[in-house]
Amino acid sequence: MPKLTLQDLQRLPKTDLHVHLDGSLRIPTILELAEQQKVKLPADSMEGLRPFVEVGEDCKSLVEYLRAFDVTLSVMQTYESLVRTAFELAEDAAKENVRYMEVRYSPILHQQKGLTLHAIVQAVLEGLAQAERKYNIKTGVILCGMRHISPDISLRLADLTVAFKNKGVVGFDLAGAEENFPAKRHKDAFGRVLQNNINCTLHAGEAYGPESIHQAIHLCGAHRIGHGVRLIEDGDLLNYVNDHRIPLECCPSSNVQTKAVKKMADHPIRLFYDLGLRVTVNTDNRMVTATTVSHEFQVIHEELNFNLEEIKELIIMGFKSAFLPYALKRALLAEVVHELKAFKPGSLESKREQL
Ligand SMILES: O=c1[nH]cnc2c1ncn2[C@H]1C[C@H](O)[C@@H](CO)O1
Ligand SMILES: [Zn+2]
Repeated sequence: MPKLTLQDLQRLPKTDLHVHLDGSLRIPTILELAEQQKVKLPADSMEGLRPFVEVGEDCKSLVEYLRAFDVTLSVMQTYESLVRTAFELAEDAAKENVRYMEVRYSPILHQQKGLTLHAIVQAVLEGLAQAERKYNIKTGVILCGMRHISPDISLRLADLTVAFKNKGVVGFDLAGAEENFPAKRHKDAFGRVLQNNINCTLHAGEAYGPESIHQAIHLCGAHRIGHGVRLIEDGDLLNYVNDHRIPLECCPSSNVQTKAVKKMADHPIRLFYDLGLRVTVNTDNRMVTATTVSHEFQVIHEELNFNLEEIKELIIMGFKSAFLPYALKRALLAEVVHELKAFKPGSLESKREQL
């Protein structure tokens, strides 16, 4: 089986179902926004700022990983900055042929300069809509409650999700430090979202054990699980997740950085896939993790031996797991399956030479 190149993986149509807006900026944009807004950054050059916003392999935990967001959030407090960063994220994704992306963030973290929660959602939807008009990409938004912030705030964010249902917001999530901040505290917010027939996903089993995944599914009604790495520790729950086709949003490189796994070779995505679970491949944070969807596929191709046929299947599972209405999902899936069938590896240059 010949090795797939990064260009091959970039050409494949893909999804990104787990990507944080506030972890996926371009470094030059942070510098420009800081200058415009007179915000003080820890450094004022690309190379100076990089270690503060890209965590690298030396990162020791999720809590350390999350420090990068103090920097990004400092320049994401205006309407214009949210439009711009949302547009640029979708542009970057479209350029590697991501055809469907669900962008997540927590509006409560963008109120330092007094923006209303509605304006914060509107701004991101505006940026994404601009990109949809320019590129071949569809997007949706997932709003995040934060584990360490009060359940009352999660409830307000759940109400915000309901207010924007069918207007671009497609789901609700719970993010942030996992250890010591159980999901069950936020179950009323998930109840609110579920009662309104809205999809939800929770970060779980990333920095805490399978009990956290159990709570996410059975107390909060998760339709998908963010990461879910530690599902490997509970075979019974794993069977349940498999039987109910609950998708896992795997983010391999991020998991190595937060030490959810020790090294890539240990990542359970290979085992999950072999056992038939519905697994999807995602970036988590394009800037903080310094990755792209194509790069994540390259890593699992090279280090976990996923071949082209398996990668195609992972891609299809990504589209199947989208929080899209069924009719739209079927149409998108049909288009993608057709492209995947016709796909042949090999660079465009070598193809042109053959002609
Ligand atoms: O991988 C993650 N796990 C838990 N929380 C995360 C992760 N990546 C980003 N976040 C947090 C930091 C952001 O400020 C917040 C909303 O996007 O979500
Ligand atoms: Zn995440």
